Amino acid sequence: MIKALVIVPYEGLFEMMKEIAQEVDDIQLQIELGNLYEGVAIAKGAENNGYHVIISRGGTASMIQEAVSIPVIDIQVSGYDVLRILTLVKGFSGKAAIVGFSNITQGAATICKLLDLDIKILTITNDIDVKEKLANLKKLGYEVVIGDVVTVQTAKQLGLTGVLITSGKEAITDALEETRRSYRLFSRLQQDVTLFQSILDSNEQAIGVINKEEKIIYGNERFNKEFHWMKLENSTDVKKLIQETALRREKQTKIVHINHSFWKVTSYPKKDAIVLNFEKNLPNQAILQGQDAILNAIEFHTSASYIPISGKSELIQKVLKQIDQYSKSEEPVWISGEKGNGKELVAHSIYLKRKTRNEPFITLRCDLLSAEQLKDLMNGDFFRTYANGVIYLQNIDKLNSYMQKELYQILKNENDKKLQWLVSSEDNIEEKVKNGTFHSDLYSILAQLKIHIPPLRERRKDIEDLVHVFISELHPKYGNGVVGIRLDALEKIMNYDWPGNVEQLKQVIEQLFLQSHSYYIEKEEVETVFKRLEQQEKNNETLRHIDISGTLEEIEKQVITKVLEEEGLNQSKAAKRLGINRSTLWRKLK
Ligand SMILES: Nc1ncnc2c1ncn2[C@@H]1O[C@H](COP(=O)(O)OP(=O)(O)OP(=O)(O)O)[C@@H](O)[C@H]1O
Repeated sequence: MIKALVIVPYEGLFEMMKEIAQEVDDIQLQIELGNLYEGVAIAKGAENNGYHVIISRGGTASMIQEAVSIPVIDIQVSGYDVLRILTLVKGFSGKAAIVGFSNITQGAATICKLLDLDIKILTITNDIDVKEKLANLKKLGYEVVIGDVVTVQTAKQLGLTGVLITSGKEAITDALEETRRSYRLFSRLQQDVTLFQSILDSNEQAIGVINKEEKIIYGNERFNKEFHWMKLENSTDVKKLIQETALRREKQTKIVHINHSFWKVTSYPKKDAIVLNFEKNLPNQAILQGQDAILNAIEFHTSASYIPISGKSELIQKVLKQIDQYSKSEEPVWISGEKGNGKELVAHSIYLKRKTRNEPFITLRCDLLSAEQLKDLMNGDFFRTYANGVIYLQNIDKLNSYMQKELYQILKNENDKKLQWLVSSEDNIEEKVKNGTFHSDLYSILAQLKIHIPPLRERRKDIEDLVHVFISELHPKYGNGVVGIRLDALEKIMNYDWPGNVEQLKQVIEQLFLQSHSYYIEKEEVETVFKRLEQQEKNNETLRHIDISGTLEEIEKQVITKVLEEEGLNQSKAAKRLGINRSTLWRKLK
C-alpha cells in the first residue's frame, strides 16, 4: 500500500481531502494542515516515518520539494479551478489581478486570453515578492487580488480583497493518479539502487566517496569494515593522494600502508566528489609507481623493468661479478657506498636475478621510517604476507639505536628463512659498529655478503657510458634535441669530483640537456652548470659550519661574521648582502 502524507495549505482543502481519502483504498492518506514553512517542517520528518510520497499544493509543494528526497506531488490548479474563480471574479466591480507562482499564473493567463478577460497576471518566484507586488497593485487602483494562500493573506493585510483559488475534486483525483505513477517509478528506481548498493557491498574492494569538504559521503560494506574514516583521514599518504586528485582532476594510484597491510589506492574525481578505491595489494600484482611519486617510508614494487648497470671500469665490473655470485644465494647482502652511487640499483639487480616470479621488492627507507611504522610492521602479518619477496633496507645506518634493536629482534626471531634482506648504508659502517653507534649483532646478521660501490670519482672511466645512457634516457621525455656531448665538455665532466655521485651526474645531464642550444652539449654550458654547483656547495658549506646550538643572537653573529669574511671584511658589501644598514651590522657584531 502506498503511504502518502498530504500537506494542505488551507482548511477547505483539508476537508475535501478527508472526504476523498475515504473513497481511496490503495493509498493510505495522512492529512496535515500547514502552509509554506510550516508545511516544510511537517514534511521533513516524513521520509523517516516511512512515507513514500508527499502531496501538497502550490508554493508549499515547491518548497517541500527542495527539502526532501522522496517524490512530492503538486495538486495542480486545474483549468476548471481557474474558470470557477474567474467566473466568480467577473461579478466584482473593481480592477482585479491574479498573483501567484507560475503553476497558477500560467494556466490563468491562457484562460484570460481565451475569454478576453481584463485581468492582470503577475508571477512570483518566492513568497517575499508578494508584499511588494500587491502594494504596487494597490497604488495602481487594483481592489481584488486572486491567488494562493500567501497572496490572499497579504492582500488582507493591505486592505485588498483576496480571493483564494481553491482546488476542486478533479485536481485532487489527478494528484492521486500522479501519486500512483510516481510511486511505481520510484519503487523501481529504489529497487535498482538497492541492487547497485548490494553489488558495491559484495565488492572485494573497499570503495569510499568523499565530498569537496573531504567528508565521507558513501562507503561500501568493505570500506566501513576496514577503515575508520578518521584514521584514514589522518593518513598523510591518503591525504596527499586526495589533494593531488583534487588538484590535477585526474586518476591517481598509489600504494599505501594502512592497518598493517599494503593497499593499492586508486582515486579519481567524479563531479564534485572523489572516489577512493582500496584494493588489498597482493604480491603478484605488477605495480609501477610513477617516477615523481612522493617518497614514502615504505615502497612496494613488483616491477620487472630492468635498468642495466653501466660502466667500463674494473671496479664496477667487480660489482657486477659480485651481483651474479650473490644472486645465487638467499643470504642478506650489505651494499655500502656514498650517496647516489647506485646502491639501490644494485639491490634491484640482485632482486631481479634472484626472483623469477612477480614477487615484491619492498623498500623500507630507514631515514623516513618511524618507530611506530616499524612496530606496525612487526605486529602485523606483514613479514608473513610478503615472505617470498625481498626487503631492501635503504640507509639502515639512519635507524636510531632503539629501532636497530627492534629490527634485530625481528631478524633473530625470524624462522621463516624465505624472507630475503638487502641493505644499504654509507661507507663508514664498520667504524660505527666499532665505536658502538651501530648494533654489532644486527650488522653481523645482515652483512654476511658485502658489496662496496666505490664513489664515481674513483671510477671515472664509467662516466662516458653513463653520460650517453642518461642522454638517451632523456629522449622519450624531452625529445631528441641533444644527441651527444663535445669531447672537451666530456673531459670537464670526467674531471669533476661528483660528491653526489651518479645521481648528481644524472641530474646535471638533465639540466644540460634542457639548457643546451645545439645537438651537442658544449664545454661552456658545462662550465656554467659547474659554477652554479660550486656556489651551491659553498652555501651548503657555510651553513654546515654554523653552529646552531646557541641562541638566535649567537647564530646571527656567526652568519654576519661568515658573510663579512666572504666579502673580504668589506662592511658595506656585507651589509648590502644581508639587507641591513652598516650601523645595524656593526651593532649586531658588538
Ligand atoms: N652504474 C649505473 N648505471 C646506470 N645508472 C646508474 C648507475 N648507478 C646509478 N645509476 C642511476 O643513478 C641514480 C641513483 O642511483 P641509486 O638510487 O641506486 O643510488 P643509491 O646509492 O641507492 O642512492 P641513495 O644514497 O640515495 O640511497 C638512479 O637513477 C640509478 O638508476
